[in-house]
Amino acid sequence: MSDARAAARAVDALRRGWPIRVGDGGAGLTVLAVESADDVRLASFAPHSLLLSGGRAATLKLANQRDAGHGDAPVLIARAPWIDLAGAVAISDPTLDLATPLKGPFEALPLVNREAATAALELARIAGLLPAFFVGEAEPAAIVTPADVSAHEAVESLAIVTRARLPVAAAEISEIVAFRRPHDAAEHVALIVGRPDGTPPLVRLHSECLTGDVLGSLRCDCGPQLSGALRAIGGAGWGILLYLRQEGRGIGLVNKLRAYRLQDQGFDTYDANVRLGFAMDARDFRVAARMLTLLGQSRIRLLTNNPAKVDALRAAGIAVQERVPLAIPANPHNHAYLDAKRDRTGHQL
Ligand SMILES: Nc1nc2c(ncn2[C@@H]2O[C@H](COP(=O)(O)OP(=O)(O)OP(=O)(O)O)[C@@H](O)[C@H]2O)c(=O)[nH]1
Ligand SMILES: [Zn+2]
Repeated sequence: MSDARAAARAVDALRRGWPIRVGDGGAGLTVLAVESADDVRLASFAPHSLLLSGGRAATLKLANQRDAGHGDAPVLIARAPWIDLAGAVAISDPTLDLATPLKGPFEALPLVNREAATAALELARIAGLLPAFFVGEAEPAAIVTPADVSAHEAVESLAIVTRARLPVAAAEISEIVAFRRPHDAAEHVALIVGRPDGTPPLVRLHSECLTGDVLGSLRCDCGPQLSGALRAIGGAGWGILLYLRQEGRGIGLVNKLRAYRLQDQGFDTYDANVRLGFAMDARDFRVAARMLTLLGQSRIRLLTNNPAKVDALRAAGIAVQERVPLAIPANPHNHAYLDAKRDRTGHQL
């Protein structure tokens, strides 16, 4: 039986710098996140190897040491004597590459427990940590299976918790609805604007962006997209804005800021994600589909330029009857970001 709470406990343990065991018996790995380790914990953990993401391994030129045919699979390397905590951090964090350009030599080891390794990297993403681990033998603070990690990400347990009237600047007649999963700290919300009139609602999926939504960052288009979407939905008479707690396209605030540092070194927004060891877009739009279903809306018009959002909602059973573009004028700070969205992931206007 899979247990989402076991995965939640593992996420907490990783954030607190405690070792966890991922997987059963011989197919398991005991890991300590490099980012939350310190010298004392490391000394008692006595790791024999390091687990890295495929994206990071590619940057470290470990590709030639890996099994052929496993493109972005995780990579295990031996812990050579030079790999102390600072050495491991330098191996794990691509934003430090300019400061410590020369690292190695590395020795890639066979990775027999790929499923456990992949689940560990997914837990790091959920925890908002760099996807890099010491691997060793120690009493784990949490034990988790890959199935538990999948259960943590499943959307069936997402439920409406409460709702309230919420007049907003863009629409005085609005209601906010809050959603939770029992095991998950993330609280997603929907703003229902206007009153249902029998037509499919105009819907916007907005992924959290602290820098853009709150601070007015000019690096992205999130702030103007949020206000533009609310205006458009208000103007349409009725619709729904889903505010999804998927900061940084699902990699978390801190990792997004790391991606910004990499973009300042010349990598585009997608390559930055991959170099950190994540997917180009790590969001899960099944959450949005579940929210719409709970709100009784299975037919919608979707405000987006991103064809992947349309595909993901359709795959999750939502009938997207129309894609409505949401164009925001570029500024000198975000034009390269907007170009990357168009050229690399087919964003359309
Ligand atoms: N990892 C990462 N996330 C970013 C970056 N810039 C913005 N984001 C995040 O991207 C998300 C915003 O994406 P959306 O506004 O949904 O945009 P989109 O997927 O491009 O699609 P549409 O706006 O619907 O066309 C937010 O979670 C931001 O925090 C970046 O450079 N790196
Ligand atoms: Zn943003």
